[in-house]
Order: sequence, then C-alpha cells, then structure tokens
Amino acid sequence: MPALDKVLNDIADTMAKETRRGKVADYIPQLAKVDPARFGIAVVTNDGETFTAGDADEPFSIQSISKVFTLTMALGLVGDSLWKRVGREPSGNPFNSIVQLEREQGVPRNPFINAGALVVTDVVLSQHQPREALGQILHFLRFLAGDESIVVDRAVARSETETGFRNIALANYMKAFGNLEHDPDKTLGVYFHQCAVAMSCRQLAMAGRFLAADGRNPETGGRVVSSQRARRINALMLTCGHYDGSGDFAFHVGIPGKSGVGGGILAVVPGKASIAVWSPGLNQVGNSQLGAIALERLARTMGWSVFGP
Ligand SMILES: NC(=O)CC[C@H](N)C(=O)O
Repeated sequence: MPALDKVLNDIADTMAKETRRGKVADYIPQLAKVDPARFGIAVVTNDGETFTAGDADEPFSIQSISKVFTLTMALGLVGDSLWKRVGREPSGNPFNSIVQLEREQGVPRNPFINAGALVVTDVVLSQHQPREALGQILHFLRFLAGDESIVVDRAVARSETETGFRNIALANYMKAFGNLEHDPDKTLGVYFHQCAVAMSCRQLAMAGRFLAADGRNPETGGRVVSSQRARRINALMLTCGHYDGSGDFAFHVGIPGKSGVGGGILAVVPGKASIAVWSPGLNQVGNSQLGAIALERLARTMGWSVFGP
C-alpha cells in the first residue's frame, strides 16, 4: 500500500499549483472573505493513525457537513420514525431548492438538502431551547473528535442569519405543511449556528471515525451508533451528500461524502479511514472543486472506492 503521508503531500503540492479553484461562496457574506488558496487534508485510519497535509489544522466553516452529525443525533432521538418526515432519495435539485416541497406535501427528499436538514434540526431541538440544542450538537462534535476546542464562528452565524432568506422560506413553507414542530425561527436559529461551527480537517476526520468503523469509536471501541445505522448514514452520504452532484462524486471518487459550502468534504472509507478535505472554491453545484479532485486522487491511489479496486 502506498505511504499515506507521501500521497497526501503529493496531493497538497499538486493542488497548490492548481489555478482552476472554483468560486468561494458569497451568498453568506462572511464566507466570501475566505482565501481561495487554502487547501487542507487529513486522514484518520481505523488503526488510529492520523496523516495530514496543507492547512489541515486551520478551522473552516463546516456548513452542511454538520447535517451528518445532526442526522445521527435525530436518529438517536426518534429512530426510524424520522423517515415519516424526511425521505431518502436524491433530489436532483440544488441544496436550497424549494420546488419539490409543494408537490411532495412539505416532506423533503432527503436529510442533506437544506429543507431536510431543517426537519432534522427540528427533531434535535425536541423539548429544548435553541441554546441547549446547540450545546448538545457542540458536545456531540467535541466528543466524536476528542477535542474540546470546537466552537461556533459567531460572525458566520450572524452573517447567515441576516441573509438566510431561502432557508427562512423553506422553514416557513414546511411549517405550513405541519412538518416543523417548533417556531420556524427557533429551528432556523439552531440550523444557522450548526452550519457556522468551525472545525479543521483534522478535527472533522476525527469526528467521522465512527462512520468508518461500523458505528464504533475505533480508539475506545465504544459504540456511537449501531453498525446498521452507520451503514445507512454512509449510504445517504453516497447518494445525497453532494446534492445534484452526488452521482458525479460517486462516479469519480466512489466513497460516501458530505460537502459544505465552506469548501469542506467529509468522506468515509468504510472499514478503513475517515477523511476530511478543505478547499474553499466551489464548483457549479456548490461542492468543493479541488476537494473532490483531491479525494478522487486519494481514493484511486489507495484503491479505496467502495465499488472495487
Ligand atoms: N450546502 C451548504 O453547505 C449549505 C449550508 C448553508 N448554511 C445554507 O443553508 O445555505
């Protein structure tokens, strides 16, 4: 097997020279300030080794990658009854699209498009006040990553709250269909803050370990979720984790992954490793342009595609 530290350094060197880096998200003004030249990558293997290259310790806005962790929490709270309120099919539409909601009676296609993630956050909110729910999300992320320093970037949260008109529309629309239990403002408040959590590639790859390890923390052996649940979350990441770019990501990279408009991608090699990559420039469908290219190289070099060597 090729040496991972060399593979990652080669990838980071190649990516540093790349001029077609995509476009940094600017619909959340605070995100537009991020330097498009940044690139980081981290791999944590199931036997406990960590390899990094580039800006792997620089925190960035995890944005929609947070949806993987809130989905895990919501399934822990309500189990499979969650699937009465949100589907499991790719949407074939942009992450912030509203078009399917009217035809499908306010039930979003999957938990990773914004509408679905808002329902998931509504479940996580359960009986709590928004501040407590956010505290639980942070607590879960810190526990998974083994790192107490993970925090919300308040400036990003404020920026998104001020400009989140589409999300506000989605939440209110679903409320009208009876698919949001709480006051939309409360659900939105938690959602905007979970998206504004800042984490480094190293922290994210650590937090994703349970998905690569059959639902267990590979360090302690402690169970986070059942192996069936880990498998199913991975399946949703593969089919829906990159919105209407999910097919292309599966085609080129071949492993479950979840992107965020901050330019991060969390990717999982079941049985082998958890990976996080960060490059802020996005492609046409809002996924990290170089992030996906870097993962494609890594998966190909290591023979990590779930579809075969
Ligand atoms: N794809 C994303 O990362 C979208 C998340 C972002 N916070 C939004 O709701 O628009």
